Amino acid sequence: MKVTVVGAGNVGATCADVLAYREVANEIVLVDIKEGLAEGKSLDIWQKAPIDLYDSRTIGATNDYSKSANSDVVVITSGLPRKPGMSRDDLIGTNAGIVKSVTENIIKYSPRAIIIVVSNPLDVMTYQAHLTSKLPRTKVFGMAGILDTARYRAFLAEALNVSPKDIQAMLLGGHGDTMVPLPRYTTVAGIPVTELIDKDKLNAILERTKVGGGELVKLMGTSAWYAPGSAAAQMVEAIVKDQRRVFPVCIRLDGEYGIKDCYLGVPVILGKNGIERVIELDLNSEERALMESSRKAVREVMDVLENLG
Ligand SMILES: NC(=O)c1ccc[n+]([C@@H]2O[C@H](COP(=O)([O-])OP(=O)(O)OC[C@H]3O[C@@H](n4cnc5c(N)ncnc54)[C@H](O)[C@@H]3O)[C@@H](O)[C@H]2O)c1
Ligand SMILES: O=C(O)C[C@H](O)C(=O)O
Repeated sequence: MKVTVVGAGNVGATCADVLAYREVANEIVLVDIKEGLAEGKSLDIWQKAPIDLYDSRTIGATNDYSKSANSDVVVITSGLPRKPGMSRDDLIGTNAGIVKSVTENIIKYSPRAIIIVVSNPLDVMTYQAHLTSKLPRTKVFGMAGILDTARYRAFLAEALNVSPKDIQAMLLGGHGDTMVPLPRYTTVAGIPVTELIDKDKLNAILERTKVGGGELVKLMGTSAWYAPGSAAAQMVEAIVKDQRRVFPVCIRLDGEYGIKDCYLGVPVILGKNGIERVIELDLNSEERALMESSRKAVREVMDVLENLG
């Protein structure tokens, strides 16, 4: 199996490192526009192999997509991260052009690859990758839901003083402040979370989750990478190993949840063909209203992209 990660910055290099360490693919190619960066980081990851005991081969390339030829899965992390005071949507002007040119190169050399988009604004950059690649929605989709639910699960684990391994959760909607956490579908080893935590504490955790990315941007001056890189690698693993994992993933909705032509996070089954199935939950009226606000927010930015031409 061959996996390419475009963008050898914080998220891309972390993703490649996790893929190598977990031996998800035997060949992992890192591509970046910055001279020497991808070569250097892939060499560094390869030199860690004798210490951490893996044999996935990592290869770097400066803007040379021939090295990525015939990849099974490609992860796009290239693009600017936000700085304090910015929203993810503020990145659209620069990142749309980057994601477009990167997707053209990917498709040229790996026409059958499954593409996972990470660059922000996530939902709309996934749309951009679809517009450029013309791949069906089952083959081009975005990573955000695993990260957002991981934040929610981590906050809950801390509040309840239990292992994060035992927290299961689902979250819908766009990767922005209008994301839709679902306490109704949150359990601690099968126990409904609402039986273990009071309403006010749970609400505070939900609000913190919605702005979880911004919390890290404020702390670090740039956005997060360990959890995002691992989350993208987990999606690659589900595809490469045909695990049929159930994850929230950003996909174009074609009528599910009563929504059409909009990229939003929903639960899907991820396997060797990419998205094997979209799972439709029976939302209550409050959840449906939150989903509608999320749809509106993402649709506005999709319109901005369409007007960029
Ligand atoms: N979806 C999510 O949940 C999520 C999470 C974290 C970060 N992100 C997004 O991922 C992106 C990357 O974040 P980061 O922290 O790794 O940033 P970074 O600045 O560390 O890395 C980005 C890399 O992209 C490269 N690049 C720029 N233009 C390129 C091009 N045309 N071709 C190839 N490479 C190019 C840069 O040289 C840089 O090395 C940002 O847009 C960020 O907002 C998304
Ligand atoms: O917050 C950001 O800008 C990056 C990413 O979308 C995140 O949620 O960490």
